[in-house]
Amino acid sequence: MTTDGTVLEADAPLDLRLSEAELDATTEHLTSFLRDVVDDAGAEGAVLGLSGGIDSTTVAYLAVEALGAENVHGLVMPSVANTEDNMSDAEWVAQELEIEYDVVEIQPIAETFFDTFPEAADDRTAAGNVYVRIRAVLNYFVANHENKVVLGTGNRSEALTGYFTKYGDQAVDCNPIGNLYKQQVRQLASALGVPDALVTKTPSAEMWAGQTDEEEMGLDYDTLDAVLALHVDGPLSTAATVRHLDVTEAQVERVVELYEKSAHKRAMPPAPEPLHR
Ligand SMILES: Nc1ncnc2c1ncn2[C@@H]1O[C@H](COP(=O)(O)OP(=O)(O)OC[C@H]2O[C@@H]([n+]3cccc(C(=O)O)c3)[C@H](O)[C@@H]2O)[C@@H](O)[C@H]1O
Ligand SMILES: Nc1ncnc2c1ncn2[C@@H]1O[C@H](COP(=O)(O)OP(=O)(O)OP(=O)(O)O)[C@@H](O)[C@H]1O
Ligand SMILES: [Mg+2]
Repeated sequence: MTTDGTVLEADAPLDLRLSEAELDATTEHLTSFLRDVVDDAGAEGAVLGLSGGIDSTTVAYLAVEALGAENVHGLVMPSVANTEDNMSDAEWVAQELEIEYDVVEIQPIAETFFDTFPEAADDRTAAGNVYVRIRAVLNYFVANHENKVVLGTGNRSEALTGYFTKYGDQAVDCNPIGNLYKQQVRQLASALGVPDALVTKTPSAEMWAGQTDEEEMGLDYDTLDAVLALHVDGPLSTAATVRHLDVTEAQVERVVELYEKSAHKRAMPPAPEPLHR
């Protein structure tokens, strides 16, 4: 099956691209979703972290379309791992959309954590996750105070591979682009009018200097998305996926490994069955 439910012909090329009509329908669907989330929460708008990356930029554009600029609050939260270019792009997005935004330097906050466990501060993943979780705390600080919801920016490619920080960037109230593969987010961004320079930027969590998603995962997003769509979300076996796409068995196995190892991130924390009711 393909993402629209039709059966994939054995030799048909996989095309995750959305048509113009599908992009229009997607925008309508996601903005309506955002309005429902805010209304159902009895909230007065939404807050989100702005990184200058394509996921948060796309969600910011959608949120403004759905809720109005006056009801969206952006937080730009630099650490030493962020490039100036990304932080100035994040500010550009807020200014372009005419939303309220604050720049909150999180390095001093992170340093208090690092001082507590200096040995962990040298572990780049552990330390990087501290930045990510500090941003979650700040998002909720503002959301609580302003009666807003926190918007997630995770996409389907990240969700299925567990490429996010547990209770960090995943600690949100909703995920408007959570069912779009990364390449579809880029397409939607273009349709919403996001400048090409932001759409084509190399994706990075910026948990440490020089980090890139594709290098860390060991796969480029187009390959990852295709394997996810055909094999993890779709019906094709490993062998059929290898035949269908220009990928190796090892690449398919890598995607499956990321998916299986991250199952705990997509589930509620388990508790033992009750012994006595
Ligand atoms: N089987 C299991 N059952 C229950 N819990 C399990 C578990 N295995 C690990 N855990 C728990 O999960 C923790 C590890 O998960 P976590 O804390 O998330 O840490 P971890 O997955 O090691 O690191 C986060 C990953 O997401 C990437 N990331 C993060 C943030 C943003 C972005 C981005 O694209 O912008 C990417 C980051 O580059 C890194 O690769 C363990 O310390 C343990 O507490
Ligand atoms: N320095 C930052 N300031 C504010 N929010 C941030 C910052 N870094 C990350 N975030 C938040 O964490 C989210 C997850 O980061 P992620 O890198 O996956 O998305 P992105 O930067 O929007 O897009 P890309 O994956 O293409 O880099 C961001 O979308 C944003 O909401
Ligand atoms: Mg990023």
